[in-house]
Amino acid sequence: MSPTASLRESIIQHLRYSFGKDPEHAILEDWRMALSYAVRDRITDAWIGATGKTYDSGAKRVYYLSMEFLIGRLLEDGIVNLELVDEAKAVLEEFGKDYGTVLSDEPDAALGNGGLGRLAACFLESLSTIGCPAHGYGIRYEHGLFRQSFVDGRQVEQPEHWLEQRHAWEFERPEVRYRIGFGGHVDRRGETVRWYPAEVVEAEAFDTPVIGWKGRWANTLRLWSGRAIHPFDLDRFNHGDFAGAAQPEALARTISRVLYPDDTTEQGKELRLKQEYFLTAAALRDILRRFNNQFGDLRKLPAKVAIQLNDTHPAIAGPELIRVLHDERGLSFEESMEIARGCLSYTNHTLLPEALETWDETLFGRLLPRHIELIDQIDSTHAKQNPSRMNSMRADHQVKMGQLSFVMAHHVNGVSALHTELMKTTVFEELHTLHPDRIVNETNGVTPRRWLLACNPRLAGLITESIGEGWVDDLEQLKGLEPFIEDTGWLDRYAQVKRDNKAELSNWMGTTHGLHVDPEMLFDVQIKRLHEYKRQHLNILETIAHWAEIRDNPTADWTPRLKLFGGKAAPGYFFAKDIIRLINDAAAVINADPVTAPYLKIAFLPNYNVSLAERMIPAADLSEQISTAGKEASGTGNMKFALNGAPTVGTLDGANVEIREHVGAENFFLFGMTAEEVMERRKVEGHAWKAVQADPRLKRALDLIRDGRFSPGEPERYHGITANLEGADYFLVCSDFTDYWRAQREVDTAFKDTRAWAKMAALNTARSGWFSSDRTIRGYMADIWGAQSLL
Ligand SMILES: [N-]=[N+]=N[C@]1([C@H](N)O)O[C@H](CO)[C@@H](O)[C@H](O)[C@H]1O
Repeated sequence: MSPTASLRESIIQHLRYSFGKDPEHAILEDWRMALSYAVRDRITDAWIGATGKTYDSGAKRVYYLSMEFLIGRLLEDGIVNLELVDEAKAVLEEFGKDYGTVLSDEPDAALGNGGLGRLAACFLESLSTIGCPAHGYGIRYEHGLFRQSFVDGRQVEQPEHWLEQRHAWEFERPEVRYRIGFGGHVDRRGETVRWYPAEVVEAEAFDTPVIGWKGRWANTLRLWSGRAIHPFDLDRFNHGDFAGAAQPEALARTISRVLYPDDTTEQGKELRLKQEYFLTAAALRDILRRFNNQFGDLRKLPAKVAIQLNDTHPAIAGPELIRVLHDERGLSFEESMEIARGCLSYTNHTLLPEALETWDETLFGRLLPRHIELIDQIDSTHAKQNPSRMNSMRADHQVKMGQLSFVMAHHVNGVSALHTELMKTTVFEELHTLHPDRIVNETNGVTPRRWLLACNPRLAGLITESIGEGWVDDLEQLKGLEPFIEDTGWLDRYAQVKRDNKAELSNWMGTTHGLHVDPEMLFDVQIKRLHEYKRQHLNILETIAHWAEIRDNPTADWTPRLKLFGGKAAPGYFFAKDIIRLINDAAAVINADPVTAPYLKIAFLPNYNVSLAERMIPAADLSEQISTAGKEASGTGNMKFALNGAPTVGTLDGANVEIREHVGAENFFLFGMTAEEVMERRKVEGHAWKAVQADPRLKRALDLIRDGRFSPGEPERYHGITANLEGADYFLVCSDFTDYWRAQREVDTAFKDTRAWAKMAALNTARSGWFSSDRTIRGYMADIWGAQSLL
C-alpha cells in the first residue's frame, strides 16, 4: 500500500473509531485529531523501538531537566520528520480540507517564556534526530504562557487554555506517580537522619514522544502533573463544606497549574520554589527507579546517567540526590556528593543579576528543611576542599543557586563564546579560578527541521533541489549553495522565495489583523520577549526619528520599510509594558500619516509565540538583534533569521558575534559598543545626556515622545521612558543611537540593490549551518555527557 493510501486508511480509521465520525460529519478539530493520531501511531512505533534499543544496549542516558519546554505545535513537526507532507496534503485535499487550516487548529503548547524554553524543545528534537537516548523532564502546566492582546495599545493578559482542547500528543501514565514532600521537620537518631514532610503531593507522569528526522528514533518528554493523594474529602462534603471537600485536589493541582511568566528575572515566590523541587524530586525518583531496574550499583550512576540542569531552576537536584543517596540509601555524605557531582552539569543562560536565583534562607528552610542542611554541608565541604575560597553559597542569609549549581556540577557551560568568557570574569570569577577546567562553551543552536524545512518550504525546496536533502540533518552542507549564489538565475529564484513568503505574511496580516502592507517594503523584524536589555525602545526611537526625517524631506529616495514587532512583557514589568504601548501609539500616528505612509509602516502583532515566529521569520528581510553588548547570553532568534535569509542589524553581543564570523562581516550590519566599551561608557558621567546633545535626531525623537505627540490625550504618558533614557539609561540606548541610525541607513542603501541584497541574504543561509542544534547537542554529548548515538 502506498504511503498516501496507508495514511488515508489510518485517518479514516481514527475518525471513525477514535472520534465516532465519518468524513461527511467530521469537524475541523476531528480532522486535526484523526490526522494527529495517524501520525502519532507511526511515531509510537519508532518510540517503542528506541526505548527497547536503549534498554538492550545498556547505554548511558541523558536527562534534561527544565522548568520550560516551549514546544509550540507538534502535528506539523511529526508530519515533516516522518516525511509525510505530500501524503497528508493529498489525503486532506481529497476530502476538501486545507492542510494549513488543519495544522493551525492545534493550540501551541506554550510551556515556556522564550529562548531558554525553546532551546530545550530544539534540543530534544536534535537528541532524537541524532539517536541519543534521552528524557526531557518538565512540568505539565495546565496554563502555559499567558495570551497577549492589546486594548488601546496596552498589553492585556488572559490565561492560556491549551488543555481545554483535545490534545493528541500525550500519554497519561497513571502507574508512574511519586509522592513529593514539602515543609515538616528533620528527625535525627544517631547517624540516621529522616525528613518528615508536612505536606505531600503526588507527581503523575504524562509522556510525549519526541520524533527525530526520518522517524528513526524517538525520545520521551515526561511532564509532571500535581495530584492529591486523597483528592476528595467526603467528610467535609457531608458537612456541607463543598469547597472544602474539593480543596485537597485544588491545592495539589496548584503546583502545576501555571507557568511563571517571567523571562530572565527570578520570582522568589514560594510556589515557584515548590514547582522547582516538585519537578526535580519527581525526575530524580524516576531516574533512580529506571537505573535500579537496570544497573543497581549506585556507584555506576555517573557512568550511566547524565543530568543537565537547564539554568538554576532545577539546581535543587544536587542536594536532593545527596539526600536520597545519603539519607535513604546509606552512602556516606562525601561519596553521595561525588556521585551526584559525577552526574550533574549546569547551563547558565544569563548574567543579569536579577535573573540569578537566590532564595531567602527562612523560606527555603521552611519548605525544604533537610535540603538547607545538606547545602550547608556541601558549602563547608567545598570550603574545606578550597581553603582560599572567599564567597559562600550561603552568604547574606540567602541560598545562591548559581553557586550551588556550579559546585555540584562536573561541567558548567555558557551558551555563546562571548557569554562563556564573560561568565569567567563576572558571576563565576572566583569559582572559575578555583575550578579552571569546569566551564566550557556550547553555543546555542536551532533545529533546522522546524526552523527551515517546516516553516519555509519554498526555501527548503529550492535548497534540496540544488544540493539534495542531506542538509536537513547535516546543516553545514548548506555551504554547498555558495556556487549557486554566483548564478544570477538561481539568485533570482532565491529572491522570489522571499517575495512569496512576504506576500503570504502580508495576506495573513490582512485577513487576521486588518493590517494591509505592501510586500515590496523592507520587512524589518524584531520579535522576542520585551526587556530593556533587548532595546525595543532603541528600535522605536530610531523609527520615530526616521519618520520625522521623511516628513522633512518626503520626496527623497527613501527605502519603504515595514517595522514589525512581536513579544510579550512579563505582567509585572511595567517599563516593558510601557514600551509596548509606545510602539502601538507611535504606529497609530505614523501609519495614519499620508506624507510618510508609502515609506514607513509599523505593526505590532499580538500574542507572539512559536507558531507566529514560524510565520514571520521566513518573510523577514532584516533581523533586529540590538541588545546592549554583554547582556544577551546568546539569542536563538538571530540564528533562525540568518538561516531564513534575513541579514542581521546588530551589536557584538551573544551569538551575534559568531553569526557575523560565520556569515562574513560584509553580510552583517554591525553597530554599537562592544561589551568592554559598554562597561567604560557607563563610567562616563551623564553619558545619556551627552549623547542626546550630540545627536539632534535623537533629541527630536525624545522631544516628540515627551511632548505627547503619540499620546495627545496624555502628554506625560511616556515621561517614565524619556526620563530614564535621558537619565540613567543603564542599557545605553542613547549612546548607541547614532551608530544604530548609521547602520539602518546603510541597510536602506543596500536593500535598493535587489541582487546584491539577495546575495547577502543567500550567503546568510549558506553559512548558518553551524547554528544547528544538532551541532550543539553533539558538543554536549562529547564535552559534557559522554553519551553516544545508538543510530
Ligand atoms: N533565561 N534565560 N536566558 C535566555 C532567554 N532569555 O531565555 O536563554 C536563551 C537560551 O540560552 C538565550 O539565547 C538568551 O540570550 C537568554 O537571555
